[in-house]
Amino acid sequence: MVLKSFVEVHPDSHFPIQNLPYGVFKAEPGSEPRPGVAIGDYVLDLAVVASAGLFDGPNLKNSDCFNQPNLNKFLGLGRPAWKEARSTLQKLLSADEPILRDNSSLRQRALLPMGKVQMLLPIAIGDYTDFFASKHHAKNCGLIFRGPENPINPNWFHIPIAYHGRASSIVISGTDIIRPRGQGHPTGNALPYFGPSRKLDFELEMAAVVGPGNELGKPVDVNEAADHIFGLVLMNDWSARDIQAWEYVPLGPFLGKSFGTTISPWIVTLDALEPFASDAPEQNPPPLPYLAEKESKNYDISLQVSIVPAGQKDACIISRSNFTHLYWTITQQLAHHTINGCNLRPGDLLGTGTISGPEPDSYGCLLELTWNGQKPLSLGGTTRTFLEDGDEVFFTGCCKGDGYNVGFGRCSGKILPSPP
Ligand SMILES: O=C(O)/C=C/C(=O)CC(=O)CC(=O)O
Ligand SMILES: [Ca+2]
Ligand SMILES: [Mg+2]
Repeated sequence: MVLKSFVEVHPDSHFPIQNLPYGVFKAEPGSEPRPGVAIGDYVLDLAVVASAGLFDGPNLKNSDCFNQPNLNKFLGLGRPAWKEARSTLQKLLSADEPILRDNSSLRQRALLPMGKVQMLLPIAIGDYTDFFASKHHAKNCGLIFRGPENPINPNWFHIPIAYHGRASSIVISGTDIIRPRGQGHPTGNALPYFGPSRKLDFELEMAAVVGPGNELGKPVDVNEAADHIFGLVLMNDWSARDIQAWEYVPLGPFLGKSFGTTISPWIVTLDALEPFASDAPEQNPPPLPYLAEKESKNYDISLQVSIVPAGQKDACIISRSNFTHLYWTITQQLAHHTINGCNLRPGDLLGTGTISGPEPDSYGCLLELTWNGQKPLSLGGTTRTFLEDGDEVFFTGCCKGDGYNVGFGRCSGKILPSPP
């Protein structure tokens, strides 16, 4: 028997009772932001649930973690509190549980139509790191940026490569992205140009939201790393390829990626994703012992990228990929991040890196899909090499269960012109 809620949930919905992802919303423009959980087309207000005394387990009974403008405090409580919240909420929302179902005044206060609320960044993000964990993406970028000699640098097979990103410019889905200006890569002997980026791109990624984190100087064991990951969001690491190609030698991405990064509003927990876990790819050469996991997991999450070209109404799907294409797992990424003693804190964000698959229609960015602009894509009667002003890009992610989905909703952004 599939678990069912008394809240009506369409079979195609991303948010049945099996999911229960966490976000932060404002009920009205002037009201305080507060945490909620998605159920069908509704948001369950967790501050209302808490003040009704319905979180009655040992971890959450006297906690004010849901009377907060973000989820950081709840994330810091760790897996026992997360499990308790999930089982309390699954019971509260289930079809045969009368407490909320049969109390119309409480129901009206607690369940708000999703279409009427404004979603906000669910976490205060102190630090953001972006990994480079798809072998297909690493290879394609190597071929395009560095040539066929050694497309994947040998270190890539031994360490989860990453760069430190910029947390201040992470925005919630639906926020417009202003085309960055900067120095573009010169061709031949020319000088670099300055102006609006001519090679604006998206990157299809997901990101892990860090839970309790670790003390400075005390690394997290790879086999305990899952207890430090609350859940996943969709992420678009917008990238200006002309700025990036010129600036990245020798220190890596800087202004080519720090002008904006978009995340989806709902954090899907690892507990909700567990039924979709699959074995991660075999790693050859085997990783060093500190990265060797007893169990090495990915999740079967179908990912799609669509573009609504400027001035058009209809979306064109331009890529279909899957989270299972990651070579380095999110737990290896987290353990590696802390191995030198670096501390992670609740709400930190670890991007997976662009999730490209092996087939050209599963590549996760335009750099790969158009091979650095050499092969334009046709969409909706027009073509694209890189993004144009007015283009909207959106990602979706979804796991298909038996009679239900566990989905991420959308991660979208529209390109606005550079300032004059
Ligand atoms: O190979 C390079 O020089 C650069 C690669 C990227 O731009 C990708 C990056 O941000 C990491 C990732 O998304 O996988
Ligand atoms: Ca990236
Ligand atoms: Mg970025």
